[in-house]
Amino acid sequence: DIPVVDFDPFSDEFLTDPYDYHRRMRDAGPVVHIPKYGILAVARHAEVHGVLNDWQTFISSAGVGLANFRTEKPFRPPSLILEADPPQHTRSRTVLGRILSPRTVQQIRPQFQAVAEALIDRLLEKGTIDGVKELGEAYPLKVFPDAVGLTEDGRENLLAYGDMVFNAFGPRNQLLINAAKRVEPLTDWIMTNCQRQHLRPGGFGDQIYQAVETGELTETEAPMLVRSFLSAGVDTTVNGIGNALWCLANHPDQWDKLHANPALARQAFEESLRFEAAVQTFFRTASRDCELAGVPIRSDTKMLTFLASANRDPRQWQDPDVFDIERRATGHMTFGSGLHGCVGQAVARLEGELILSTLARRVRRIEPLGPPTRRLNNTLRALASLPLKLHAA
Ligand code: HEM
Ligand SMILES: O=C(O)c1ccc(C2CC2)cc1
Repeated sequence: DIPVVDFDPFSDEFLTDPYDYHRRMRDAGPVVHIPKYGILAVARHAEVHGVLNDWQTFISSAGVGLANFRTEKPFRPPSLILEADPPQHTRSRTVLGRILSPRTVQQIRPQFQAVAEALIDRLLEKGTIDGVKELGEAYPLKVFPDAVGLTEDGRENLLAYGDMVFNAFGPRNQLLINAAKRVEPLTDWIMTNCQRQHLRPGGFGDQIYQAVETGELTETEAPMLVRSFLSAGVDTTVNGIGNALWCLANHPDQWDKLHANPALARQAFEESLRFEAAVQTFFRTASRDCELAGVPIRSDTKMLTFLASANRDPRQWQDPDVFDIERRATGHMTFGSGLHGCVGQAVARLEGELILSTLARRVRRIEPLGPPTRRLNNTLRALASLPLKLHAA
């Protein structure tokens, strides 16, 4: 029967350093049982890809966290895109996909570039910085809410809100309890800022309301989809950029390659997404009795997909534990895959590319100034601080 790997994938110990546990699961079999939560898990690239691409068998509408929406009250009203299946998902995805299109990305590139250059020039003056607070957080908190059309004041609330959203995909452990307490006073601020009158005309948020005028969305669906942008669009890129800085500071030979050829920035960001995935896991729920890799699965079983483990599966990658910015890293699972694959990935890649290419041109060396501190989260791989010294080129 199904191999058992008995550990807690939401413990501080696992979240601090998951990689040996990933290896244990991959070696145990294509599908493993984690008794602590009564769930099944997939940690190899083939099965993670397989589960995420079979959206009829492994559905999202019962929740993409541990909680099964069929048997317990969701933490907040379910997302109309992430926690939805077709046909509801299709309408939401069509609208958000059009707003976050490659054409939109070309339009926002000059503004995102200008902010990256101004920010990095300021940080170079300082020399010694916290790569998380002053770069990883500061940049997405400026460019993305601007693009959505949010007012300036209160934006830091998006960090605490995202931290709660990603903790809520896990069990009600201490991480989630603390995050929920911190976010309580902010929930009104979030929902208020999803209303059309608080969104700049023409911004991403307002464009969602324009879809109400065309009849693609209802009045009540629009603020919920703005909430999706605010939930997914900041904490993810904050840690995508933070983890990329950490990878490059820890691999000076890779930094030297990037500094010598800033055009490698896009590839370097992609490799850091693979190597140190900002989003580590997601759940699905079996919609019927089925089978995966010859393993029988009962309907209503929660399936945990270890995206970060698939990214380091030697069955898929050559030297997976080597950070190599010249590798073709596409095919990683950090943006998910299939029907729910990240609808914001073009914006995420733009932010990562612009930060890394601007740094590559202006900075000769990124010197780690002491150990980073980690911010544990049930789903995100995140640093709380990253002391760095930027040496000007
Ligand atoms: C490095 C940055 C990012 C990472 C690692 C990331 C990761 C992911 C992943 C893994 C999924 C799939 C979830 C699932 O399969 O259940 C996803 C979906 C999604 N992402 Fe991203 N994301 C990032 C940035 C963004 C940005 C900037 C936005 C902008 C709004 C965004 C919006 C969304 C939305 C709305 C979904 C749901 C799509 C659907 O269910 O069809 N993400 N993202
Ligand atoms: O629709 C949402 O609220 C939503 C929340 C979190 C995400 C994660 C995967 C990036 C995506 C969507």
